[in-house]
Amino acid sequence: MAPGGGLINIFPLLRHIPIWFPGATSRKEAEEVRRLTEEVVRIPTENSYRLRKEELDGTAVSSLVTDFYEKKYAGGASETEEFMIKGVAYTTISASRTFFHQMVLNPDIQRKAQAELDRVVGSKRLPTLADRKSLPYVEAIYREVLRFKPPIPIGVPHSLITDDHYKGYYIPQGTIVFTNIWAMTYNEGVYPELFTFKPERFFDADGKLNNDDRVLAYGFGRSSLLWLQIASVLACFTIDKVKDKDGNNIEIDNNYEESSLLQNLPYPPGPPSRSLLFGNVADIPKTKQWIGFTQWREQYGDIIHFRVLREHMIILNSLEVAKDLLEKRSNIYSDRPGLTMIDIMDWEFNTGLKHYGAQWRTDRRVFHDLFNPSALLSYRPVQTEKIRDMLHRLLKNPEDFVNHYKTVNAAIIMRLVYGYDISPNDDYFVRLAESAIQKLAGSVFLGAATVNAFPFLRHLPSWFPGAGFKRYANESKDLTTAMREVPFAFTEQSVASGTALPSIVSQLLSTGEDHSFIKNIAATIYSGLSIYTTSSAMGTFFYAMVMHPEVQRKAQEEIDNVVGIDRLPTLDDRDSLLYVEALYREITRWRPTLPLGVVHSTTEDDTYRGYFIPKVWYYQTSGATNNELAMAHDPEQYKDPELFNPERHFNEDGKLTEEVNTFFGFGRRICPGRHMGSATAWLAMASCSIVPRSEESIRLIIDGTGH
Ligand code: HEM
Repeated sequence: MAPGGGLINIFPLLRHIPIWFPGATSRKEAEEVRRLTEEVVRIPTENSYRLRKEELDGTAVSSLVTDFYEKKYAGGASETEEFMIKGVAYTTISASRTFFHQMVLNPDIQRKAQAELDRVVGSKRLPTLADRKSLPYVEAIYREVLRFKPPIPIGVPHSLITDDHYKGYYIPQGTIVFTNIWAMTYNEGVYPELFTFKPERFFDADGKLNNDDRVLAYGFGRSSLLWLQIASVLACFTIDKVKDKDGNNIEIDNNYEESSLLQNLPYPPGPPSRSLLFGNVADIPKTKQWIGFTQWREQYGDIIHFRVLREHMIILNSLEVAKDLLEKRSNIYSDRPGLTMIDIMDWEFNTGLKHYGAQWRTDRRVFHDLFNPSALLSYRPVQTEKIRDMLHRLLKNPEDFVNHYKTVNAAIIMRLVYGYDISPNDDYFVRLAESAIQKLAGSVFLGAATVNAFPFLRHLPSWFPGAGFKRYANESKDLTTAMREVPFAFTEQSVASGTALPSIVSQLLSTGEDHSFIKNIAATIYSGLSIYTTSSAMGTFFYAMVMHPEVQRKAQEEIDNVVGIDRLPTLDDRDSLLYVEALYREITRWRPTLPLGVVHSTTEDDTYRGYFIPKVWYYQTSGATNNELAMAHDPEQYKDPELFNPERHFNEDGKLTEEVNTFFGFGRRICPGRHMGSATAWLAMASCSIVPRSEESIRLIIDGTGH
């Protein structure tokens, strides 16, 4: 469906252009798809054929596929047979799903069919195709399954081999003809009560099966395979609702009932899928995706869908959509895609990557206890001390300012979490976390994406050709283990020797918490978003202040007026420093730290504004990522969004506007460290004075502790 792909369909001559010819992209693409499609079919089937032939381990059993391949290799199978063997598999699976679902919902119909089977076939043998004519009610169920949800609703296209006329219209040779099977099955004149599953509709008034053979078209032929499957299952089993652990029926999920119909709704708008296997991989901007996705808003709107390999991605490009889905429907939008690569790299301990479930809830409760606004009061002395250390180092060695603002957050976190004071340069623990995080961030190469899409590949041995992802994961595992274990061991030993500084780990140890749980929580804070997000906001602050000295001067004037010149601001001053607050908000709006937020994943099918949003389905994940940049730079919300302008956060009467914060995410996954992150970033910003190198002046404040 690439632009070039359309041309080739219209001008088939183009297929003879060599692949290297300029502009022959769709040929290349088609060649690639052809090769891959062929392999997807060839490798498993050949393998099963080989096993059968050579009887290597006796695991292959005779099947339609092996029989077909035996015939093909003997040179006796036609193209039509090949097409059918692949088509039958899909259509039969789709129709079987409808059958099972309808049997659960309609126990009376099921009982009636079983009574017929008992009467005609008896209980001593299974039904066979020879019984088909004697089992009219089972036949009617089979027809109704195909009517109710035709496996191929738009039929298989036909092509006209000569010119034709029909009802006074001219239809030229070569016309492609689609049969809208859905319109036929959902024709109220022919089938009253369209949406009711009703096998009785196929009987005459005198109780005989009618001659309605429309179902031949609906069912892709008279499928004996599907009929036999229906009859055999009904003869052996009663299909019922699943029971919970107390033996009560779990009511059937209405979403499933809907989903079979919902799936006919379109996905939200987005770039057309370029390739059957790769989806839109080629369309995704290679760098700074958030900028590309924000530009796509003009073309596709504020909710965009595309596909990466087998994964559906939805980009939420406006505050309204993010709130509608991630907050108002947070019960189904709060999962994370469980990527296999994360699992085999041992990163699944991290709260931010965990599935939405009991374990994640327990973690969040602990985060709430540790980082709610009143708990934070006890962390203020450490925050203040470490920020003042940073100021001191900035004064002594301003050239190295990047290192200073980066390490201040690590210094705060390591002291609060483990009671450990890092060394200002190249600290071992900080380096350890950085290396582990780099490995995590680097796990986006093709091999890793492939194992995420096809998780069974995780079982390949690491020496296997192409299993580079496995070797990468093993290296990463060592770092992840060290990151969880080494700092924890430091605190454990300090507690044992009586030298421990108060910390989150020592506090949890004293309450008898499970050690593995403590390591997980501590490493989540130490390795995660806490350090790097705050540092990144600080980097934006330094940059903005050098670029906008007038803003800096205004903030300093406010500090001088409110705090005075003989002490540094503290967090207690925050409510009185309105301009500094507006400056902080503008930093977070202007260059959001995580411009694409963190991906959420759906646990149910959903519809929104007439579009279909699929639930996580086998290896397919529906990721909804909130494009913070698009929200923070929405021209309807912020005039001249690219402009750095703290004044925009004031009302006309000089009061701060109501805060619109997209910086910390949404819904049940919202950042649990937001109060802490905001306090550290604000205090660091309020304490610094950044002067362009061309200006000689420097402001020096010495506080009571000599800093
Ligand atoms: C300025 C600093 C920070 C920023 C900008 C930030 C931003 C974010 C964002 C955007 C998310 C994803 C929310 C979502 O999925 O919708 C998040 C999640 C998270 N953050 Fe923060 N964060 C900051 C500081 C912190 C701190 C200081 C901590 C720890 C004390 C922390 C711990 C976490 C955790 C554990 C999660 C995962 C939550 C979950 O999946 O349930 N963050 N953060």
